Amino acid sequence: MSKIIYTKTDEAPALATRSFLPIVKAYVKSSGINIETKDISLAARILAVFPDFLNEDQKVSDDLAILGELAKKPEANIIKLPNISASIPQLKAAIKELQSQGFKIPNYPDEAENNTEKDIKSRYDKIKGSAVNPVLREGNSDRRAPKAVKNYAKKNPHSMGAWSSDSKTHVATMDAGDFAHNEKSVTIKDATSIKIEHTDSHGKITILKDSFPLLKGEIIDATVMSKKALISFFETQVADAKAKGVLFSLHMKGTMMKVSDPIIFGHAVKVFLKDVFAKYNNTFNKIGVDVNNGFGNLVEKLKELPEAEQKEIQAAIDAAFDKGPSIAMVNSDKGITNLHVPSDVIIDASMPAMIRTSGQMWNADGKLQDTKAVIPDSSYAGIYSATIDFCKKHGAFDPTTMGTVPNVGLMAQKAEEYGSHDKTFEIPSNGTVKVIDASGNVLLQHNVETGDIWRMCQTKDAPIQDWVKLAVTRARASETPAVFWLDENRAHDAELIKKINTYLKDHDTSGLDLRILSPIDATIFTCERLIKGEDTISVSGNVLRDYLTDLFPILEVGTSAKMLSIVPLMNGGGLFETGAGGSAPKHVQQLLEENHLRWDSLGEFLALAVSLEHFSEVNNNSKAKILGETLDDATEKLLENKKGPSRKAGELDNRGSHFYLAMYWAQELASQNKDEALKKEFTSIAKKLADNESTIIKELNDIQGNPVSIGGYYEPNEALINQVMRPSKTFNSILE
Ligand SMILES: NC(=O)C1=CN([C@@H]2O[C@H](COP(=O)(O)OP(=O)(O)OC[C@H]3O[C@@H](n4cnc5c(N)ncnc54)[C@H](OP(=O)(O)O)[C@@H]3O)[C@@H](O)[C@H]2O)C=CC1
Ligand SMILES: O=C(O)CCC(=O)C(=O)O
Ligand SMILES: [Mg+2]
Repeated sequence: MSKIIYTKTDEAPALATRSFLPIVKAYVKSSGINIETKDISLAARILAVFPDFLNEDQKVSDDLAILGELAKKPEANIIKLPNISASIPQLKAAIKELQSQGFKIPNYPDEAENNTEKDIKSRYDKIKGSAVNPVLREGNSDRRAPKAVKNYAKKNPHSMGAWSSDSKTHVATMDAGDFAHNEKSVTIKDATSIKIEHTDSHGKITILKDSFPLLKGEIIDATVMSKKALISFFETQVADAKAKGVLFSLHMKGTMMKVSDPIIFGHAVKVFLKDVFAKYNNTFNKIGVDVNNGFGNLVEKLKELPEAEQKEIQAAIDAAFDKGPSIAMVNSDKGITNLHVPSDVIIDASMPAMIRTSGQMWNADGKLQDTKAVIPDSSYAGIYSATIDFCKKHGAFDPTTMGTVPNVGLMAQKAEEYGSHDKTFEIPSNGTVKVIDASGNVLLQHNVETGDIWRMCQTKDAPIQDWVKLAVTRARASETPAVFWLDENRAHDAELIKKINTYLKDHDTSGLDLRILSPIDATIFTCERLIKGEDTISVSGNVLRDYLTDLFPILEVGTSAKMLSIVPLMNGGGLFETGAGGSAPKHVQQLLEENHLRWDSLGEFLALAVSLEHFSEVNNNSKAKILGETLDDATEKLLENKKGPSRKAGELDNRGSHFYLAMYWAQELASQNKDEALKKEFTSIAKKLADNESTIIKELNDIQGNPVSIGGYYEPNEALINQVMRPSKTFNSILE
C-alpha cells in the first residue's frame, strides 16, 4: 500500500510529534492512507551504525539510509521534521546518555590512534553535523509563507525592535584571503574523474581525496581560507569591538559546514583568549583541549587539572575576558557566551533574531547592546550588512505592511558549499593543492600555507536545470518578480550565470520579470520593494537558500516555523519539510522545567496538507485530497482564532493547539459535501470534540507549571514522553 513517511526526529519537534501524530493517524485511517514512521533522531542514527556493539534486542535499522534511497524513487512522500545537526558537544552528550541507558556504544575518539579508533571515529563523523538533510534533499527547495500566515501576521504583528540611525551594530567580514576572494571555478565539459592532491615545499605529494567521478556539465569550484589572514582579521575585530564599545559576536554555520566552520570557530576562541593560550598552550595540549568545539571544551577539560592549576588558569581566563571586548551571551544567567558551543549560535537563525531585536544581543548583565557581528568569510556576509544598513536608514520593517520574499533554492544532490565537507581539508604544510582530472590536467590550483582551510564544491547540472525550471514555474504561478542572487564577479556564480542564461531559453519567460543581481544589490532591491508592500522571489544557491528562508520569514511573520517548505524531488516524489527552522532546544528546556511546550507545529500542518494533496494525485485517492484541503482550512481557522501556542506556562501550548487543529479539521470534514463517508465519520467526532472542549483544555492546561521527566533528552522513554505529550484522557479516548 502507498504510504506517507513521517520522520521521528529530536528535541521540540519530536515532542510535538508524540502529540500530533496520533491525531493524524486517527484521521487518515479510514481513507486508505498508511502512515509509517522512520526514526532519524540523533540517537537512532548513532545506534544504527554500531550494531556490532549492541545486544540483539538493541539493534535498530538504518532508517536514514532507507529514506535516502526512497527519496530517489517516484513513490517517495516524506514529511521531514527538523532534526539535530550535532556539534561534537551534542554528539558526546548523546553518546553518554545512550551509554547510561545500557547501550554499549564506544566513546567518540578525539584523536584516533589505531585502526579500531579510526573506524569508530569515521562512523561518528558521518553522523556529525548536518547529516540528514543533504541525504534526503534529492530536489530543490520551494519555501514561502502561505497567504493565510502572511495575512495573520499583518493583522497580528509580532514584536519588532526599533532601529535607530545611530546604532553601532555592524557586520565585520574579511576583505582578502577568505573563501570569497580566493575562489576559482570551472564547468566540466565531459564526464571524468578527479583527485585532490597536496604537494609540499619538497615536492612530496599527498592524496587528499582519491579519484571520484564528475558528471558532464558539473560546475566545480575550489577556494582557500588563509589562516594568517583569518587570525589577523579576528585580532583586528576583537580590538575594534573593544574600541567601539560593542559586543563581539561570531556567527557561523558549524552544523552544515561541519569541517571548515569548527576550525574557524576555534581560531576565534584562541584569538579572543590569546594571552591564555600563549601561556598555557602546553598544558592545554596535554589535557587535549580542542576549542574547535568551543570555549566550553576548555572549561570542561580544565576540570581534569589539579585544583590549584585550575584556579590559576581560570584567573587568566577571567583577566582575558576583562581585558577584551564584552561578548554576546547565549545565556547570561548561566554565563554561556557566544563562543561556548558552536551549535548555540547558528547564523541563519542568529542574524535575523538580532536584526529583529534592533540589532542588539544580550550582554553579560542580561541587557541588550549593539553588536559587532563577525562573519569571517565575505561570500554572503554582505546580505546582512545591507539589511542592517537598510534598517538604520529606514527603521525596522513593519510586519503589518511589508511584502513577502519566497525562495527557490538550489540544493539538490548536495549542491555547492553544503556538500563540500568531504572535500574540505585543514592544510598540513606549505605547498599547493591541485584538482587533477583523469587525463592529468590540473583543473584548479591554489598555493596554500599550513593551517589554511582548502575546500572544493560540486554543483551538478541536472539540479541546476531543475532549479531554473522551478524558479520560472514559481514566478509564473505567483506572478511575482524573481531575482537570481548571484554575483557575476564571483568565479562560481559566473559559471552558474552562463547556465542560467542557457536554461532560461528552455522555458516560456514572456511577461516575467527575471533578473540577476549580486547578493548585496538583490538585498537592497528586495528590501526597497518589501517596505512598499511588494513581493519578490529570491532564487538562490544553497547557502543563501538557508539564510534567506530564516531572514525574511523571521522579519515578516516572526518565525520561519510557519513556512511552507516543499522539496519537489527530482525523480517525482515529494519531500515536505515542516517549516524552515530548527529543533528549538530552548523549548525542551521549558517543557522540562514547567511542562509547557511553546513549539508551534504550524509548519507541520502545512506540510501534511501538501503531502496529502501529493498522495491524492499519485494514488488517485480523492479522500486524501479532501483531507488535505480541509486541513488547510482548519489551519486557517486556527490562525484566525489565535489558537497557536503561547510562550507562558498555564496557557494554551503545543498540545492544546493540536486539540484545536483536530477540532477544526473534524468540523471542516463534517461540513464538506464531497465525500459522504468522511462527512458521517467526522460529524460525530467534531461533536464529541466540541462538547468536551472545556474539559480537554482544562486537562491540558492544569498539568502545566511543574517540572516533568521524559527519561532522556536524546533518547527519551517512550512511555514517559507519550504520557507527557498526551495528558488529556478525554481527548485520547475520543481519538481512540
Ligand atoms: N531542518 C532542519 O533539520 C534544521 C535543523 N536545525 C537544527 O536545529 C537546532 C537548533 O538550531 P537553531 O539555529 O537554534 O534554530 P531553531 O530554529 O531551532 O531555533 C531558533 C528559535 O526560533 C524559534 N522557533 C523555531 N522553531 C519554532 C517553532 N516551531 N515554534 C516556535 N518557535 C520556533 C524559537 O524562538 P524562541 O526560543 O524565542 O521561542 C527558537 O529558539 C540545531 O541542532 C540545528 O542543527 C536547524 C535548522 C534547520
Ligand atoms: O541541516 C541543517 O543542519 C540545517 C538546515 C537548515 O538550516 C535549512 O535547511 O534551513
Ligand atoms: Mg536554515
